[in-house]
Amino acid sequence: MCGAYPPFFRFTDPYSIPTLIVTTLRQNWHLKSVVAREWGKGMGVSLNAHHLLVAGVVPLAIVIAAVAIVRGGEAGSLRAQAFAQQQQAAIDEAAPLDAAIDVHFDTLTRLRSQLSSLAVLPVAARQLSADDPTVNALFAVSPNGRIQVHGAQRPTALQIPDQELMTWLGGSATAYLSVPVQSNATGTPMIAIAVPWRDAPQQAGLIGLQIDLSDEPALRALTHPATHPGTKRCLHAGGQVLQINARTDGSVRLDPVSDCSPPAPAAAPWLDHLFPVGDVTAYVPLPHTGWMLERTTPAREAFAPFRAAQATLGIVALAILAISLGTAWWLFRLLMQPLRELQRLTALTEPGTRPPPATEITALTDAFRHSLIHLRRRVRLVTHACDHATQVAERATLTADLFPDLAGLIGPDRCFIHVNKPHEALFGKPASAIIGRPVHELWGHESFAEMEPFLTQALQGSAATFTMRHGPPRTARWLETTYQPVLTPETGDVRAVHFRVRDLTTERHNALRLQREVQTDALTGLLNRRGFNFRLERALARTSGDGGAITLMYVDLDRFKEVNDTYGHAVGDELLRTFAQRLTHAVRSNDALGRLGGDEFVILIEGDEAAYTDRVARAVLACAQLSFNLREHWVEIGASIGIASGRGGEKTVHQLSEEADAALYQAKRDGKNCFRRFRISAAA
Ligand SMILES: Nc1nc2c(ncn2[C@@H]2O[C@H](COP(=O)(O)OP(=O)(O)OP(=O)(O)O)[C@@H](O)[C@H]2O)c(=O)[nH]1
Repeated sequence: MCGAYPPFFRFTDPYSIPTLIVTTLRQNWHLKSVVAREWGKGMGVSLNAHHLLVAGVVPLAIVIAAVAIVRGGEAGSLRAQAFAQQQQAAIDEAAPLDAAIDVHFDTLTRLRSQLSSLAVLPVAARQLSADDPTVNALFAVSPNGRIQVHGAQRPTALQIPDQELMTWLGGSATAYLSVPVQSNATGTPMIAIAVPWRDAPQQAGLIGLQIDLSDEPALRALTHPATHPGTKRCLHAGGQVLQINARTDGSVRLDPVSDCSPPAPAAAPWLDHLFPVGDVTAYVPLPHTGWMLERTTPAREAFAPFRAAQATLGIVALAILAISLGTAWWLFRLLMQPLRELQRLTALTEPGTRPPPATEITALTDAFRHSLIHLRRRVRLVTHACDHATQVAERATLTADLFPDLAGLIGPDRCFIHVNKPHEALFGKPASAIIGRPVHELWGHESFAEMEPFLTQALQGSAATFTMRHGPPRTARWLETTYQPVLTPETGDVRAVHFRVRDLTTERHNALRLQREVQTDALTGLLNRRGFNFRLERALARTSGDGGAITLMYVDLDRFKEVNDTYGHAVGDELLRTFAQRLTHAVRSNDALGRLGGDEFVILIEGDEAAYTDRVARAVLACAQLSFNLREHWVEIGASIGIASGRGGEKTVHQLSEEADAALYQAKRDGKNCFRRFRISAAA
């Protein structure tokens, strides 16, 4: 912690909050959004970067508006309005005085045209004084400088300096006006006005009026105003400055002053626009006299009419100040929110450690920065793991899809979790239509009943494999299904069952075909020795349980060698094939027929009905005795038959074969073309 200031205000600290915020906001707009969102979350509102922008712009706009109002107030400021008002008041005051002087000039001009000689001057003076009490005296100035003054009421000696007189005389002006002067005798303010006058071509002079300003109504109005008693008025005339003062007796006096000049213009204080304190001075020229009235009104009086406006401006200023302060406080709260959030997040990301208090901002930001680094590292690891898992999943899906067998996952609820492409192909449904559906819905109740025990076994944790036929008989398919439970490593519970279904139909058909080929005699299409023995073994095994009877019949053609020798092997083969065909018509469909080799045939009959076996033996003999038409040769042969019977479990294949062979031998010995049954005595 620093000594003088809290670290929050140390902008030079790269980890201080202002530096972090400013840097972050500058560098990345996205981060601004994140910051805004986090702030908003902390405050329970939805914020974005634009709100931040508004939060920054609104106070700025308020300040700009305030400045504009103040500057606008300056443009039409109270002072300007007060000055205009005072200026108008000064004009209203000065205009009557100027007009009165002008009227006197008119009077004098008229008198000049009527005045025939100076001799009538006293009469004219009395007349004028009677008509106008302000006319104190009528005077005439001769070219030689002699002044005649004829006053009516209070004649006052008019002192006109010689130099000034000579100036008057030498000039060519049409009218003359003195500065206001004060009578030495009465102390009253006076002025003299004069116009050139001639009573003869050689004689020229002036006639003028001495006007008592103390009786001038306009001047009285100036010095006894009804309003603004504190207002000072100065009359500037011919370079002199005279202050017009009203005396207690009602008379007017002109006093030379030294402080009645306009003050040097000074820069108005800033607050003067809202709360003006300076006096207001107006200057008004009098056009007929050339004088100028300076009118200074104290601020208190000048701005009295604008008090209401001042109050309004003050309220507006206070309101702006309050809004600005409120906005500043809100912004401050907004800026401090991340600190609280930092503290909370630090506590979350560093479990077990106590976060520094929010006041220790540098420590807090450091802790948060470290937390963020850890978090970022973890996020990277998790992201990497996610990517890896996604790749593995994609590879697994691809592998499963390329796998020729049906594969997938079934959940504990016996619904599909996943199926591969071959699965989709077999059922003609997309994975999306299969996943989530129960197994029995896809396989049908009949097949499901067959597979259900194995599925239950797998769901209980044991793998199971079984083969079943699926589909109608003509198009049935043989499917080998393996259920493999998928366990949860931590608990060992079965979370799913992986299934794999192999289509064994082709394989099975091939095996059957191979089996048929291996067990079939290529020449006749009957069973060969291997096939027949296999069939005989199965029959013996079958009857060993129930004690059923089996009859074995050996058939050997007579004189077959002669056929070979006479017509050749091909004809012999044809005879063998023809005889085999005839045999198939001589036995039942469930009796087995075979050729053991050469001209030896064999018949297996399940059961030992003598009548039936005799009938078969005779039918076989007939088949052999019937002439064979072989390649346009009629061939006659015969057959000898040996018969042996036994019950299941009594005899072996070998025993039965030997007995049948013995019986056959007996038939041969008895002259051929007959059949004999095996008898033990005979064998012995
Ligand atoms: N055409 C043909 N002849 C065969 C075949 N296998 C064996 N033979 C012949 O069949 C004959 C069988 O001989 P035997 O049974 O002793 O002769 P047989 O004339 O029938 O004698 P008996 O049985 O005493 O009447 C032999 O000449 C064999 O060469 C075969 O696949 N095709």
